[in-house]
Amino acid sequence: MSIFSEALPKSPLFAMTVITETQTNASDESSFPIIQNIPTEVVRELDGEKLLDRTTFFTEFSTNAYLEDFYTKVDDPAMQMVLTFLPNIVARIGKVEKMLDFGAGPTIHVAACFRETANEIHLADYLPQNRDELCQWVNNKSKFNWTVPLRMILTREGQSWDKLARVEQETRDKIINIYHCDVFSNPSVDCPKEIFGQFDALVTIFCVEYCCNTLSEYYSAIKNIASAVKPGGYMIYGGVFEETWCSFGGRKFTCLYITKEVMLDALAKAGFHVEENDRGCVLYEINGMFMVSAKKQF
Ligand SMILES: C[S@@+](CC[C@H](N)C(=O)[O-])C[C@H]1O[C@@H](n2cnc3c(N)ncnc32)[C@H](O)[C@@H]1O
Repeated sequence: MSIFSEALPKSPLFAMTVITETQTNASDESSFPIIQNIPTEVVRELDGEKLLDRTTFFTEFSTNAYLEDFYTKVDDPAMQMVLTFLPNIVARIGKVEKMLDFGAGPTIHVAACFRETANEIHLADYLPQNRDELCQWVNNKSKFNWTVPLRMILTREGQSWDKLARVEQETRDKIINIYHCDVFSNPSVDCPKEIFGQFDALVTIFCVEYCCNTLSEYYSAIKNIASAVKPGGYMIYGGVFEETWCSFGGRKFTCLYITKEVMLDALAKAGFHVEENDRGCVLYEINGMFMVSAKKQF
């Protein structure tokens, strides 16, 4: 089971060696950068099999299958990358007032990473079945067992696994609310007006490329997400470069093909830069997977 297609190399975690820190530059507003011979729209078929796209999310996105496939054993390299790098990025950013996990799905590992550094944790997802699962978890009624991912986080933090139960409770205590969000709307999050645009840190992982059908939609989605962040705040964005599909629960979904240049350009056009001398800014890239932390200009 993988968020990747078979085309990408699947290296084990210990093979992670490439770490890059980059300065972005905004390019010409009127065009996308360096797009030749790459798909600018989602690929809709794979070996004659129709890929599922966003129009089928409501019925085809199985919350339980997603959690089972990716967060039970956490053997997918993409999820391993997130759990490896996110605690580090959170430590680099330091204390924040409000953080938002945009497109959280049914997951709480991002929230758990921020439990000690954020005063307020806000969660948002597009699908009602995912928001229901988040509510269940907050109310201590979820059946899903988060032990493996949470142990990975504790390990990255250099803390004992004995703290597991405390991690869950501390995370719950910080969660303020769970909202509907949509990358195609502005405001993109149905939170109270006074807090939209006021998030100090926004995390969005494996979300945008799975919702967008074209690069034009991608650029506008990044802007819509970005507008939730306050000036001087951070956007922490994880995804996969140069990928055209992903699978889980026995189903294959479309994934918009993006390059590093496109991703950094979209961030720059939304006012975000990976600033060289800012400790909270970083770009990790490994085997086509990336996590970037970029700062919104004042
Ligand atoms: C692959 S899951 C990622 C979940 C989680 N962030 C993770 O890393 O496991 C993609 C998420 O995008 C959400 N999504 C789908 N369409 C969306 C839209 N138009 N706007 C925002 N999120 C959307 C889905 O509900 C789903 O939870």
